[in-house]
Amino acid sequence: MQEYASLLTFIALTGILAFSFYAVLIAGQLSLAQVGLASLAAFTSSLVVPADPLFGVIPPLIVGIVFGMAVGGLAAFVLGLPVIRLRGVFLAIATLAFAEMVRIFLINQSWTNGAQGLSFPKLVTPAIAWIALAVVAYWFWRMSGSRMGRAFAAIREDELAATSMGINVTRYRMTSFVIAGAVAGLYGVMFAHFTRFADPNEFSFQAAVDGLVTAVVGGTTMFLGPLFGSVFLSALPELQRTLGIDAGWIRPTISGVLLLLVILFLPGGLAGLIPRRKSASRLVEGADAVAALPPLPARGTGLLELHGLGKSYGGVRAVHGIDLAVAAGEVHGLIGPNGAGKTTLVNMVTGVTPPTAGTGTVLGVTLGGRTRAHRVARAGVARTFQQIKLFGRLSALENVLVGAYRITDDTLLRRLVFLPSARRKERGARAVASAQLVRVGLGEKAATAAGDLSYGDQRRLEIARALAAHPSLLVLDEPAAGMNHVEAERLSELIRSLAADGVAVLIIEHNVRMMLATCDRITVLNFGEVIAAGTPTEVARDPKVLEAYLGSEGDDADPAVAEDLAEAMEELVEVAEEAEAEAASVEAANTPNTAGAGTTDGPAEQNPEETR
Ligand SMILES: Nc1ncnc2c1ncn2[C@@H]1O[C@H](COP(=O)(O)OP(=O)(O)OP(=O)(O)O)[C@@H](O)[C@H]1O
Repeated sequence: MQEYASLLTFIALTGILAFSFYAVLIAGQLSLAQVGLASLAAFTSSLVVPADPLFGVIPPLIVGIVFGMAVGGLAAFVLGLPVIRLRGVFLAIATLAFAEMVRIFLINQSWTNGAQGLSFPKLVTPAIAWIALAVVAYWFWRMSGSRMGRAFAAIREDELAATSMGINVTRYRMTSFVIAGAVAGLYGVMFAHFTRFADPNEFSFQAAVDGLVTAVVGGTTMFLGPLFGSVFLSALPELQRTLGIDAGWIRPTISGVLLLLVILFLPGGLAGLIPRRKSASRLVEGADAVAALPPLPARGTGLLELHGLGKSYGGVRAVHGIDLAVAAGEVHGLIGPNGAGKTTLVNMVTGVTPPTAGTGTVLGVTLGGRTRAHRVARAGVARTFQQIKLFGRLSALENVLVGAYRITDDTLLRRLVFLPSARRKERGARAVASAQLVRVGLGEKAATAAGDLSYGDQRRLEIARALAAHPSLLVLDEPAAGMNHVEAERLSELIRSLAADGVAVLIIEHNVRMMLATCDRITVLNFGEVIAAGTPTEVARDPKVLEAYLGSEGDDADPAVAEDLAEAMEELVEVAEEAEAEAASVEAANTPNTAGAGTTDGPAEQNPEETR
């Protein structure tokens, strides 16, 4: 019986250690510092844990746990300051070095008794260990459905897309580091007070690998993962004993093979075998939540202004001397041959790439300097990407919910105590996301994983995700790529309806016909510079545009190609004239109703946090 009590406690303790790894893995980080943090917490707690209850009421173990978690969290924060920007294997190596440093430091201290180890009072029972594990699992369960949990998942799936939704990636990565440190501290204190004896060598590289394997085998995309991993791997030696196979190499071998199998065939770990609840991705009706969104800037308000903006990469001048202005309710097109600098320009506008020349402001945020993409996004700019950047393992609705990050509040604390307002807020966010998913025609596919959607659907999903941010300026980078004629036409209608709602749209697209029919104004780039700008008709008539697309001065060009292109351009002028005439007649019909639906005459929307 005693043996089983011990096994049960070890399962719980290993589960807690695995949760500490899980806490960083859910944000896409690989940290091996956890055992170092755990031993730091365990040994320092020996200095403060009293023999009797503190003030006569607080049990010594609680004092140790609170202290150990604080030490773990604080040490993780200090470690995070220099390493938080490292990625992948570099972060793993830096954190492993930290764990080794801690081990060597503790071995050389007299108060830890060095390698001989230190005795601890036995304060942890199996029940206490399982209660601690349940509390930790509860935290991660409630976190997974909150805005914070979604932000972690988004960072894990695609950092650039996450930051473009307004998520401060560095801050969240640090938060996950600190949470992981606190959980590691909890593990360290409980481990020492269960085994009654610990020496710094027990918190070695091998222990770090064990914890990591447990977390990864269990699964890193669902909160039950670490528990599964722990039950499975801790029970292995017991199974061995029951079967009478007593060889030390079996457990490491099996866990190694399992790790390999999980990485190759089961990216979600053992927990990934549990079917996901469809209800988590069910559409929610909620016209009131959509109606309660803040008003967009009044039509015609200047949202984007660029003066002489430029970007050089070493000797390569990707973009040079761009002057551009976009107002609320306007669809502004950017066209030009491959390599003209269009994507570089929108990357500067969205804060992804800092300019190297000129000035620019977007929704009150100055481009360059310390401005990052998440600040621009929070001011009201949402975007899609030339190379689709969805959160592949999340459902379509979950993707769009991340898009709604900017307009939703964090619900974690409320969710922890099951406050009804948490449900209400989550429902509101879901309603906004559902409305956008339906708007782009993907209502039926809400529960499908983004990675399983067709190419055209993925493009539409990216647009829905951007729209969920309720943006004042929507930046679309080649949204019609891979779409057929009918789909492109529908997209064009969607863009026009957004503009009618008062959204400004900056769009890059190679489908010139669609651009002429959709845009109010078009800027043409070639070799990083503006070569033409104006209404679709003006641009279509400009010979410089034809030359740019021809790729050479007319004389040198193949006459057949030149003739084809000239013909195409003539056709395009017709398309542009038709589109302009249509727009003029719609405007005339709407004249008494000057402001478009959904617009207001209020001041331009700005996020006070971002304009400080
Ligand atoms: N990170 C980089 N380092 C060096 N050069 C770059 C970088 N990014 C872009 N460039 C260069 O800047 C120029 C403009 O590229 P950009 O991708 O902005 O063009 P584009 O108009 O979007 O092209 P496409 O239509 O093919 O997407 C190209 O010559 C490209 O090689």
